[in-house]
Amino acid sequence: MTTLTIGGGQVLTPELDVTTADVLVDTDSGEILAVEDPGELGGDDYLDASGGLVIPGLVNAHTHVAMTLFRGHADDKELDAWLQEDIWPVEAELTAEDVRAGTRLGIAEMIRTGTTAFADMYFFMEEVADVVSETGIRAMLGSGCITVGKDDEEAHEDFERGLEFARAYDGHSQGRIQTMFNPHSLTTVGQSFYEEYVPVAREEEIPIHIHANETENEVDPLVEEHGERPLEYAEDLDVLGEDSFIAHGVHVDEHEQELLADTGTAVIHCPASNMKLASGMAPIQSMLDAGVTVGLGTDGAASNNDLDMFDEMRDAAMVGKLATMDASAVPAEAVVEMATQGSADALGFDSGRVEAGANADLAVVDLDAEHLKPAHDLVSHLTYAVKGSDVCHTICDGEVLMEDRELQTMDLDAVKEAAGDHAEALVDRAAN
Ligand SMILES: CSC[C@H]1O[C@@H](n2cnc3c(O)ncnc32)[C@H](O)[C@@H]1O
Ligand SMILES: [Zn+2]
Repeated sequence: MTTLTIGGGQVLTPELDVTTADVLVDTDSGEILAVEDPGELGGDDYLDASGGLVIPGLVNAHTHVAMTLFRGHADDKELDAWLQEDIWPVEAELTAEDVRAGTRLGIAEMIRTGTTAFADMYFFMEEVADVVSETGIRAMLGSGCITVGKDDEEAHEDFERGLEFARAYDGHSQGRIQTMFNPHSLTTVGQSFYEEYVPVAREEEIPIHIHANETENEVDPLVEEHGERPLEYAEDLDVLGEDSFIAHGVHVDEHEQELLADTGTAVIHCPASNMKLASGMAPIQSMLDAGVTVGLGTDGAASNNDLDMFDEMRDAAMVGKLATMDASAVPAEAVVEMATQGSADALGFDSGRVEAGANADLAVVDLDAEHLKPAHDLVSHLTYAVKGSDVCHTICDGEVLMEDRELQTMDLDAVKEAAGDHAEALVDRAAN
């Protein structure tokens, strides 16, 4: 067994207390072995966390990571126009190499801002899995399935591809990759496809993740067509359950919130995307009160426009108050919980807490910057004041992925250059 001590710093406990302690990690199994008083732990290697706060690595529970290629390509439009006029036309030109380049860029950004795990729904997922494998991050991956605009044969191929990917890659990269089944949404996938494929996913115990209740434009026609609320329809299709999580959940009524809580379905809150696309303000405090598991996600970089979970945490707290006109709603503690344990629970990862037995997925926040002084309350700082650039070390599965702000598994300059080249060529192809 090889061990690493992350020492000399303060540690955020699962109860959200801050204590002075060292963290011992088994770099072979990727587990946290102990959290003890300073100087008590041995360890083959040492990572200096002095002046820093060791926190659970953040879990970005909903994104489309290769959409970094479209950052700034299409802004200031609502969801339907944005997807149909700008995003889907360029996505139609995507190649496997584009997705590889965009994924590398997104993962570099995530590691540099303290994210150690993410859930990704996209195209060319074998490429995404390869990049996850080479960079050392943890991920829940699924190949997105859409039927709208496709003939029956193409739509079936999409679903078969989605299930094949989930079967082939689950447990890949020493267990860092887990897989899911990703019908895109309740309106972009026909009912017969849910009826045909959800039982297969359930039978094979493949988790289900979809976009749901994101905009009124999506909810209203669905209610008209099916005579019930979207999540009632989802419940009829067996889409809800312990092994399911939905992205957005902006327009959910009281009964739908009860359904989420009763079925154990998690919601992934994406506040920046919801604000930018003017989708609405999710009733997060109400869902927390109802007992719903809530995680946090950035959505893709084209609707955000970054993958920095600290930014997302601040947005979650701010919009939570605005939505309720109650400054005590969605407090700092709830937000830290959302970005760590909440997201990890939604994805089924044993991460999100600095505790013996959990995955050694950690980030160290350097507390030296002027915007972090004074330090009355570090949980408040994590939500309201820390920036992604304050992260100095990132560790996933016991492996140091960033040390002293230097990526250890990626050549950042090469990644940025390749992504720029791919993005430019892709947008040109789509325009011609
Ligand atoms: C089938 S792969 C995923 C698909 O989802 C698109 N997408 C990106 N952001 C959103 C969003 O906020 N709501 C719905 N769909 C979104 C992405 O561009 C891919 O086409
Ligand atoms: Zn999304």
